[in-house]
Amino acid sequence: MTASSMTAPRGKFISLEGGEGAGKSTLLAGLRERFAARGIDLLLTREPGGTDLGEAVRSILLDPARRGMSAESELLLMFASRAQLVREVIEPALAAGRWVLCDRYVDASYAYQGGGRGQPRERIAALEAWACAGLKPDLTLLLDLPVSTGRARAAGRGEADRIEVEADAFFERVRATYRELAVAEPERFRVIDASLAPAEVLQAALDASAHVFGATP
Ligand SMILES: Nc1ncnc2c1ncn2[C@@H]1O[C@H](COP(=O)(O)OP(=O)(O)O)[C@@H](O)[C@H]1O
Ligand SMILES: Cc1cn([C@H]2C[C@H](O)[C@@H](COP(=O)(O)OP(=O)(O)O)O2)c(=O)[nH]c1=O
Repeated sequence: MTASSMTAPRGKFISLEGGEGAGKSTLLAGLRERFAARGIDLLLTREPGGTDLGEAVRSILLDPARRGMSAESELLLMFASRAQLVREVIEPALAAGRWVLCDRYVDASYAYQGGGRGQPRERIAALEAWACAGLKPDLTLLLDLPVSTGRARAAGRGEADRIEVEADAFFERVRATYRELAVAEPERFRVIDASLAPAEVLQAALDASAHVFGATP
């Protein structure tokens, strides 16, 4: 361990959540620029994915040809990717004092595999306790948007992946579950109206991080 890593204060962990086409990638790019301008050493990553193993798992999870994947297999694969990401990328970065901004994290499993697929919440909580080793985001930004608006925004992106082909009712359950999670943990979550213009969404995210971390990047 170097002298600087021994003395660096632990970094902050921010996750971005929301339905399809909510504007996570757009917000991520805006935050990256603003954090860099403030000299914050930020690591960007995503789920499923973010490691060699995780990206391989992601391609299996999103492959539209794998229509026969069971809800149980899907849940376990999401957590296989996450267990690797936490250990290989997120924890070491935070320990070295870097900030981590992750495009989705464990809340997505409660929303999609829990709300969307009907997997029991206790089962997901048990996997979280095991795979995430107690790692929770310091701040979770939830981009909330009506399902129809998100789908219209995402429509131009080419072939839908294995999850995007689900019916509107699936994404309504995902949205409702995200909102329940936010109500249950108001200290960690900030809900942002994702129907606002991109600049307003970015400002809301910056205000949220200032509120939580005590500084506006
Ligand atoms: N606040 C916004 N208002 C209108 N359109 C947006 C907004 N944010 C993103 N978009 C557009 O919607 C589409 C999906 O946005 P993207 O950031 O890729 O979403 P996600 O990563 O959540 O799927 C893109 O074409 C993007 O330009
Ligand atoms: C992390 C995670 C993602 N997902 C899903 C959500 C997305 O449909 C897909 C890939 O995430 P993402 O790349 O964020 O997709 P998009 O940009 O289309 O919103 O994986 C889950 O179902 N469970 C999870 O735990």
